Amino acid sequence: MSNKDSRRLIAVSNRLPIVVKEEDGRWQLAAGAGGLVTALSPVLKRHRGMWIGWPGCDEAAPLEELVARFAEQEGYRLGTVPLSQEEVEDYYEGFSNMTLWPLFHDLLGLCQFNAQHWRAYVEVNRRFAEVTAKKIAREDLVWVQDYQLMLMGGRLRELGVKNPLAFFLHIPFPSLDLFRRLPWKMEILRGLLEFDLVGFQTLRDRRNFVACARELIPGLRAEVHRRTTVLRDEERAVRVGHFPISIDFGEFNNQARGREVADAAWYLHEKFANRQLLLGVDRLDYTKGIPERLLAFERALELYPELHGKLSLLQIVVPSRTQVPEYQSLKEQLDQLAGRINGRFGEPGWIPIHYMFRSLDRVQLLAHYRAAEIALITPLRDGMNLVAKEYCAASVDNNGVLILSEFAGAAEELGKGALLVNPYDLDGTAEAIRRAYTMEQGERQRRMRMLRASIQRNNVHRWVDYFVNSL
Ligand SMILES: Nc1ncnc2c1ncn2[C@@H]1O[C@H](COP(=O)(O)OP(=O)(O)O[C@H]2O[C@H](CO)[C@@H](O)[C@H](O)[C@H]2O)[C@@H](O)[C@H]1O
Ligand SMILES: O=P(O)(O)OC[C@H](O)CO
Repeated sequence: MSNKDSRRLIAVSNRLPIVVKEEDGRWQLAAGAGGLVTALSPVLKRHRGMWIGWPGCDEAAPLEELVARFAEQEGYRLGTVPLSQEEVEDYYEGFSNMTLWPLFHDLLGLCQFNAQHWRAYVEVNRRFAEVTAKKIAREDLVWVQDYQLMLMGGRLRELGVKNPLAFFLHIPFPSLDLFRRLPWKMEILRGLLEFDLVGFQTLRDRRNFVACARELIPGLRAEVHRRTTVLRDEERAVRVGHFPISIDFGEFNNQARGREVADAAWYLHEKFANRQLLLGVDRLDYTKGIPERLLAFERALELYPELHGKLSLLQIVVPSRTQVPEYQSLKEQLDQLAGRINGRFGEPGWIPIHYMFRSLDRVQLLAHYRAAEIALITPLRDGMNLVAKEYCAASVDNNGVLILSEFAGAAEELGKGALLVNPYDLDGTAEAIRRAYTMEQGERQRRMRMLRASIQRNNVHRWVDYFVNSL
């Protein structure tokens, strides 16, 4: 978005980019972490924008006062959409995370199709639209984020909003074969087609969406251009594109080179002296393929005894969606798997799998990235996967090897430098682990330089500019 462009940007997402907490009897509100906040905050500041979403905090918090303080501190405003406990259960945990999330990640067997959840989804999308419609001015650009809010475009149009409306999906868009199982597919499709620009992570997602729209909506014509496909009927034209999200490469790279991270990485090296470190970092989510990863590591230990005592897997898992039953049982499954594999292969002085169930601060996260000789990132399906990009940005000595699932969106861009694997293929993944372990320095450096150059070029600021300019 150019500086000359004076239009305001209004970002809308399910969760606001904030953390509200009570410390020593005082309520505090801080800007949240994460790629989207880093990417959008400068644009929102520059253009006096606003971020609208669910504050996700205790009802006792003095929200109005905190929000006013946030605007003074951060230079852009927040609009809040409070949700009741029932709405959190039905719209967020229910339809968003028990229907759309598994379906869009190709895991039909985990989907619940529940009409009450759907009604809550419709209702909450309507409320987000009402709040947004009240807060925007005629020239503002409205940019809605992700699968929780796919109906917002339609609801905004019903309210008479004429502003340019854009939508970006952070997760994959499924194939026609899967999408057609959704009882409310037509409502979702029509909702998405009310935006002026619909963005996906990869070309594959864009093609899936275009195929669904053309098959399920009679009379829709598609014109394929270099950057976007235009879907058109008698009344409307909607631009559909793919815009792979990225990270702030400069920030990760600079921080990873800093003293604090270097010291913490050295300390980790000492702890794992004389062995290589294989690293996994994920939210606790069944789409991330963590059990399959542990099994592939076990297979590597079975097939290649020369790895015993020479390689440890450090798996860091950050708790997520703890109220959804599938997430609770996944935690138990991981505890058991790690225990079983360690019991089977462990020796005095060597623990094959180290497993941490917590969030790391930025310095510790970067230190782990920097210290690990290999990253093992094997989602069963992932919109993009920012961990893969963060690992490369923090691999400042060009020493790391990235093993990446072919089903992560990131594989489209990073496929040449990474070792691509099918996470369901345990033997294949085990072979990639052995190959990474034995990879000579020259090849490591060549591959990592290529990866870093690509992420540096296609950083998150370029992502925002490219998307907003396409609107
Ligand atoms: N233990 C830990 N401690 C601290 N931080 C940790 C952590 N584990 C993970 N993180 C952080 O959490 C973020 C996870 O981002 P991902 O892209 O990997 O997945 P996520 O599914 O959350 O995002 C969704 O949005 C993004 C952005 O569009 C898409 O890449 C993705 O496919 C989609 O599912 C990373 O920035 C990572 O650093
Ligand atoms: O905790 P959630 O459900 O808001 O998930 C956030 C993740 O980044 C997935 O988009």
